[in-house]
Formats: sequence, C-alpha cells, structure tokens
Amino acid sequence: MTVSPDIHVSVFTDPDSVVAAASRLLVDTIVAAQRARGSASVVLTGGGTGIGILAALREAPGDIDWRSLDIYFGDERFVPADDPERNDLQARRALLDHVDLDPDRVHPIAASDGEFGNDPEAAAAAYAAVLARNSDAGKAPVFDVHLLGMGGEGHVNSLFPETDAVREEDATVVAVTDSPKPPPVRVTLTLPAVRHANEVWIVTTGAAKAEAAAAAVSGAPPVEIPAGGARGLVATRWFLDEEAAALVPASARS
Ligand SMILES: O=C1O[C@H](COP(=O)(O)O)[C@@H](O)[C@H](O)[C@H]1O
Repeated sequence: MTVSPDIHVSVFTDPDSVVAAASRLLVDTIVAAQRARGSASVVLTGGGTGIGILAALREAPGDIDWRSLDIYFGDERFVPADDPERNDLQARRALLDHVDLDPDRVHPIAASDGEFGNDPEAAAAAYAAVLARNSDAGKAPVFDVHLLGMGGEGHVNSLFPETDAVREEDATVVAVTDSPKPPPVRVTLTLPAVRHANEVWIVTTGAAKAEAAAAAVSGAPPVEIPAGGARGLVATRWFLDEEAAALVPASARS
C-alpha cells in the first residue's frame, strides 16, 4: 500500500486514547493559529468521537482564546432545533454552551423549524452564503481544522457512497434527502468545502470502521469511500484505535 506523504495515520490502544490525543492536538493547533494570526477556525463533526473531542476540550482547554475562535459545522441532521439528534445541540451540551465563545463566530446550520422552514435546500444555500461571507475571496474560509468522524461504509459529514452529494464538485453545501443513516434529511459540506481546510482530521474507532479506513488511506475513489476524498490543504490526519487500524499496514502508520 502506498500512502501519500501528507497523510498521517496515528494509532492508539483504545477509543479514549484516540479522543484524548485528538483533543490535545486540537488545543495546540488552535492556540498556534491564534498566536500566529489572532484567530482560528474549526469545523465540527457529529458522532461519538466528534462529540467526545468536544467534551475533552471542555475538560482541558489549554490556552484557547474562545473569543477568537470561529466554529462551523460539517453537517447537520435537518430536524427541529430541540431534537437531540442535532449535531449543534450535542455540541452545545458538550462544549459550546460552557465556554466564552463570541456568538457571532458560532455558525450553526439551520434547523427544520428555523428561518427557512422545512426546506433543506434553502438551509444549504444559506449555509453556503455564510461560508462565502466569511471567506476572504472565494466560496469558503480556509479552515484551520475540519474534524470528521467516519461511518462503517466510509461516509464523512453526510456524504454517503454513490450519492449526488459525494459527487458534488462545485457547491460547498448541499441538502441530502435520502440519507441511508437516519435521519434521512441532512445538510452537509461537500468534499470541495472539506478540502478548504489546512488540516482534515478523521477520528474514528472500532472494528466496523477497519475496512473503510484502510481503503480510504490507500486512496480509494471518494465516490466509493467518501473519506478517501477528505484531504487537507496541508495535512490529512487519521486518529484510529487498534481495531479501526487493523487493516492499515504498519508501513502506513506515522
Ligand atoms: O451521522 C453522522 O455520522 C458520522 C460518523 O459518526 P460516528 O458516531 O460513527 O463517529 C458523523 O461524523 C456525522 O457528523 C454524523 O452526522
């Protein structure tokens, strides 16, 4: 297996160690960006590890300047604002409601009972406009880190294999109305938007993720394994436990 030199695979003994390592490096990366430029930006993800990282950040935030941090979301389950399935609600409970963020710098994706009503296409278009508005030039900001979880079939954000959303080459945000994983209606950043991040981190654990992780690391076509198309401008980092890394050859590990 040949692995691109900008892909770094770190393997840890268990899921707690994966989350702890990712959250420690996230603190360091945010602080370094804030010291260099005065601000940092992170795209959050839902799922077990994504929300686990936020809980760990709350416990050990290091020197993060919360007021100078922009928060975006990689995808959202298009459900009412108070639905516990919402990534935004889970993120707020785990971290965002407990730290001194600037509300103008937190950018949730609309809920199905929000200002665009039950219209995921309108919510997607509005979020694309948010990304464009916060970009110096172009369609999206250059994020410091885009966090991603991964499903067993290789989905990242709400980009599932063999779908229009994963094939999208132009729009930064699209609606998904037939997600194979419930809930069916979602709004998601596309692979072109993910690739606006300096660093893309895929944080995932468990034996169910092993085949997709090995395929993505070795360059599987994104239409088949969406995680394979999630690449950072500077680096792509995989954080895996031993079970998820079981099929990744030792030579590919950092
Ligand atoms: O549905 C989703 O699933 C993925 C992966 O979740 P995990 O629990 O298997 O880590 C997640 O990254 C995505 O944001 C979410 O909407």
